[in-house]
Amino acid sequence: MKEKLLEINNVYKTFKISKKQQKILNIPTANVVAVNDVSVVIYKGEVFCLLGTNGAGKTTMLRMIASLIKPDKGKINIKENSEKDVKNIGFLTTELKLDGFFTPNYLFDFFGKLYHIDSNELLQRKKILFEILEIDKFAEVKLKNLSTGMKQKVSIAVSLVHNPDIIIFDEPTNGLDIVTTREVIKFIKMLKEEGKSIILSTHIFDVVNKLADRVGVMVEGKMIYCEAYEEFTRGTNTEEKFFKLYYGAKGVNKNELG
Ligand SMILES: Nc1ncnc2c1ncn2[C@@H]1O[C@H](COP(=O)(O)OP(=O)(O)OP(=O)(O)O)[C@@H](O)[C@H]1O
Repeated sequence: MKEKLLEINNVYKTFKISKKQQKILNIPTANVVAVNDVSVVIYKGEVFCLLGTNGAGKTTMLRMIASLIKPDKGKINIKENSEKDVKNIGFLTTELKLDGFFTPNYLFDFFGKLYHIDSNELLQRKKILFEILEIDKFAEVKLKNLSTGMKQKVSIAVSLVHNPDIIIFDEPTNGLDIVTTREVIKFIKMLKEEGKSIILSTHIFDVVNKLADRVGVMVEGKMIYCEAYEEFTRGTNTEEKFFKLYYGAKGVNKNELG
């Protein structure tokens, strides 16, 4: 029997936008519905992949799970000791813009101190993460002089400074080359083997194929599908199944697509 980690019940999130933004986006209302009545259960120790196109609502969903923003309606229950909740979550987001002036070494220590991690433990943690992610050779190089892949790996290390059990990765392989993508995927697999629970968003089919235990598909704020990876790909493959679900939800006839 799988143990529940998170229970998300009928969650909604709407953003208000300015008249100017409304004009730019060419939408008739000042309210953007980012997440629309999503209910889902996420289990301990699994890699849950949120798959969807730009603007589907993935980041908003992840930010609500990480308690960074509140849903307008609905509930997100974490089945953990509530005092530990926030500290127990590691969140990697493209919005985490690490200052280019600082070195990986400095940033890791800075975030470690924010979490009140004991200095010996912090040193140990840094040694392990920097070694696995191969940051160690670049530990004293300013971020602005590092490659995109290395910056992403530093962001990953920083998001895991406090050794959280629940790890949320928003588009972890976005903009990375094939080698770094492979390394990051391998690293996420290792975290899973350590027993961590991982929730990640992506629009890259290969990431789903390599990592997903379960797949949730989001289209226009709705979670239109949520099943085990084996079920998702039964008799088909990730790409085909995604487009079938996507165009089905959009009400587009496949024959119209050419
Ligand atoms: N702070 C905000 N203010 C206004 N609108 C927002 C805000 N955050 C998100 N949105 C809108 O909500 C919708 C969902 O956005 P979200 O970033 O959650 O999607 P996403 O699936 O993560 O897409 P992407 O892959 O592009 O990041 C989009 O229409 C987006 O423009």
